[in-house]
Amino acid sequence: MEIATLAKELKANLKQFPNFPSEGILFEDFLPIFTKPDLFNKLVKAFKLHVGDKKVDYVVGLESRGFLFGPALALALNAGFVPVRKPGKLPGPTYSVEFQKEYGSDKFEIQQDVLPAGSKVLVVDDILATGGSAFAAGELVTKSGAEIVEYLFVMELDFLKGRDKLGKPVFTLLSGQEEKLK
Ligand SMILES: O=P(O)(O)OC[C@H]1O[C@H](OP(=O)(O)OP(=O)(O)O)[C@H](O)[C@@H]1O
Ligand SMILES: Nc1ncnc2[nH]cnc12
Ligand SMILES: [Mg+2]
Repeated sequence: MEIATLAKELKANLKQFPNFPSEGILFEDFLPIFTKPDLFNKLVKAFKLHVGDKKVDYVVGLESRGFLFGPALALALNAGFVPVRKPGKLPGPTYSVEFQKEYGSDKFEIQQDVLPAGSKVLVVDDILATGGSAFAAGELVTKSGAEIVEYLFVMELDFLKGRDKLGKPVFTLLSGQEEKLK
């Protein structure tokens, strides 16, 4: 099956919630995908088709929603999985970075010495909104000495132009919001 066919079926299973978690935000809920193994399989398959034979050593997933499919994709690609976590969760020495996102500010951390220098990394998350989260995760990967091959997202909020921040190839599986909620 082609990526476009898989994407169409996945998109039909998303839910939208206006004004969540705050006024003016149209929240895209992708959790329904995980309630059906058939859809979950299609999600992983579509990303795997996109990655093709690019060399990937690690999938780096962003807490929390990047943890829902990052490890499954890593297994499918025969790559390792490395988490980027919210502050105070990872033991041992970490790199950390503060950032702004669509609805607030936050901090991310990665364990030092977990990504070998020069290793090839995919950064994955559910939504690319302002790009604040993904850019911060990318900084942590770069600080570790690893190399970002590409950023992968399930959906992108086009009107926020997050991809312009990232400076590396960006792939989003599903078309997203063209404009802000009115
Ligand atoms: O592009 P940005 O503006 O940075 O926004 C995108 C991020 O916001 C959401 O995570 P959030 O931190 O809200 O919560 P989560 O723990 O449910 O993933 C989403 O899962 C992305 O990680
Ligand atoms: N509109 C949105 N829907 C779901 N997750 C998000 N993360 C940031 N913006 C979001
Ligand atoms: Mg998130």
